[in-house]
Amino acid sequence: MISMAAPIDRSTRRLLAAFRYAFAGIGYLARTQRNFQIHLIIGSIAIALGVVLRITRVEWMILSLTIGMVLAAEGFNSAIEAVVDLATRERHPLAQIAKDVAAGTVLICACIAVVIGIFMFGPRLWMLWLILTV
Ligand SMILES: Nc1ncnc2c1ncn2[C@@H]1O[C@H](COP(=O)(O)OP(=O)(O)OP(=O)(O)O)[C@@H](O)[C@H]1O
Repeated sequence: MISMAAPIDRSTRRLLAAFRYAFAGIGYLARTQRNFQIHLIIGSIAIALGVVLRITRVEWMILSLTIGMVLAAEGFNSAIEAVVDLATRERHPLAQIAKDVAAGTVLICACIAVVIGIFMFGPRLWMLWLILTV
């Protein structure tokens, strides 16, 4: 039988392969990186809270950026850890700096995410608490 599907040109194949590699990277993070999994769960809880508490469109944009920022930082952290481990298994001050700085960057992003979460959900949760308990 003759296939009617249009042949995929080289640049499209390369683009599709790039997406495949990128999704493989996300899959690796989700399967193997415990901190990434924790951030995914927290992000999902924040999204569920956003739905339940009916946050505004601007707040959805801020929440998306916040979750994306933390997940991206965690991804870069894992990538840096892998490159450092590839470069050396010996203890080295520069390897330590690379890993500590990468981990510190994730911590900064996570702290900012907590502050944003408190400002976004805190007043609503407090109101809800008052309504349910008073
Ligand atoms: N090659 C090394 N040389 C010097 N210090 C290192 C080296 N590898 C790791 N360390 C130190 O140990 C810490 C933990 O490193 P490790 O590779 O175990 O990452 P981790 O933060 O535990 O991440 P994960 O749990 O995802 O593996 C680093 O932050 C760094 O201070």
